[in-house]
Amino acid sequence: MGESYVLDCSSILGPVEKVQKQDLANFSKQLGDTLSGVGFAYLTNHGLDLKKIDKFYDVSKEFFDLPKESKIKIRKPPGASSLHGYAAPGDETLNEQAPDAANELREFIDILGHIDTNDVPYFPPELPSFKDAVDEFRLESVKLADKVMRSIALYLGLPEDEIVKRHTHMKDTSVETPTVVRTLMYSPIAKLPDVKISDRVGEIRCGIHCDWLTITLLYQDLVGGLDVQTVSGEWIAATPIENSILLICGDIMEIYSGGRIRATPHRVRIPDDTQLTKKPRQSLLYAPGPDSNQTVEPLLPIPEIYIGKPRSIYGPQSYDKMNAYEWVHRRFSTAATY
Ligand SMILES: O=C(O)CCC(=O)C(=O)O
Ligand SMILES: [Fe+2]
Repeated sequence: MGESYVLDCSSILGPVEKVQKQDLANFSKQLGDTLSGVGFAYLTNHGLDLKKIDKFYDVSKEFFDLPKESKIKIRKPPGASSLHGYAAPGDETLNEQAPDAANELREFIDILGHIDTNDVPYFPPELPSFKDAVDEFRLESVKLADKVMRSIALYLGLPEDEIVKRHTHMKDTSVETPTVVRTLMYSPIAKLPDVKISDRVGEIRCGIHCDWLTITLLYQDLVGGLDVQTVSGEWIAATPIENSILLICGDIMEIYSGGRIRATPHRVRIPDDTQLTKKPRQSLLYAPGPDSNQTVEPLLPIPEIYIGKPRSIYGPQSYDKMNAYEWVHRRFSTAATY
C-alpha cells in the first residue's frame, strides 16, 4: 500500500474555526492532489470517536443476525418509493455491466437524512438502541465530511464553504436530503441461503459502481475484498488499514469539480483466501449529498479535455445541471431489482 494515498489528519483536528488556515491549506493541497491524481485516500488520525463507530458495527451485527422474517419488516418498499430501509441480498444490484441480482451478495440498511420525521418504520423494533447508534455515527462522520468538503473547495480555488453551504442538512437534520448512512453485511459464503454452488460463477459481494452522492466516508472491518480503480485505470485492493477511513468521491463531486475530481469506481470481491470467505464482512458508510432542493452543476468551468467526455464509464455521463434528489432517486430506482 503506497504511502501516497494515506493522509494524516492530525493537523486539522477540532472545531473548524480553530484550525490554522495554513494547516487547512496544506491538507487541502495534499488531499486534492491525491484525489485528482490517484482517485481516493485513506484518512488516518482523524480524531473520530471509535467507540461510537464500534457501537454502530455492533448493533448492525445484531440486526443482520435476526431471522429473515424480522429483517424484511423494515424492507425498502418496491420501486424505490422510499429510499429508507433494509435491502436483502440481491435487492439492489450495482454492476451495470453484468446485472445479475443473484450475484450481489450484500445486505444493508439505508437511513436517509431527515430521519427525525421518518423514524417509525425504518428502525428495527427489536433494537431500541439502533437509532441512537445511527445518530452518533452520523454526527462523528459529519465532523470529517465538513473538513473534507472545505479542503476540496479550497483545492479547486473556490471559497472554503462553496461545497458545504450546499449541504446544510449536515448541521440541520430538518433539511431534506438524499444523504445516506448505510450499514452493510456480507455473510460468510458458506452460510448463504438460496444460492447453489454451481451458480456461483462470477459471484461478487458488490458490483462495480461509483457512488451517487458528493463524497463517501467508508469504514471497513479487517476482512478485506474492497477494490478501487485508480485514476490511471488500474484496479487495486483497498486493503483495510485499522482505524482509518477510506474517502472516495461520488458523481456529484465529479460534476461540482467539472471533472477535475473523478467519481471513484469500486467493488467488493469475495476474498481469494478461503479462510476469509468463512468470515462475515461488515462495512459502514456516510455518503453526504446536497440538500434535496439543490441544483447540481459544475462550480467552475469544465476543462476543455472533459467537455462531452465522462471520466469513467461508471460515473456521471455528463456535467448537465440536475436536481440533487431526483438524481439520487433515479440511481436508486435503476439499482432496485423489485
Ligand atoms: O462494503 C463496501 O466496502 C462498499 C459498499 C459500497 O460500495 C456501497 O454500498 O456503495
Ligand atoms: Fe459504493
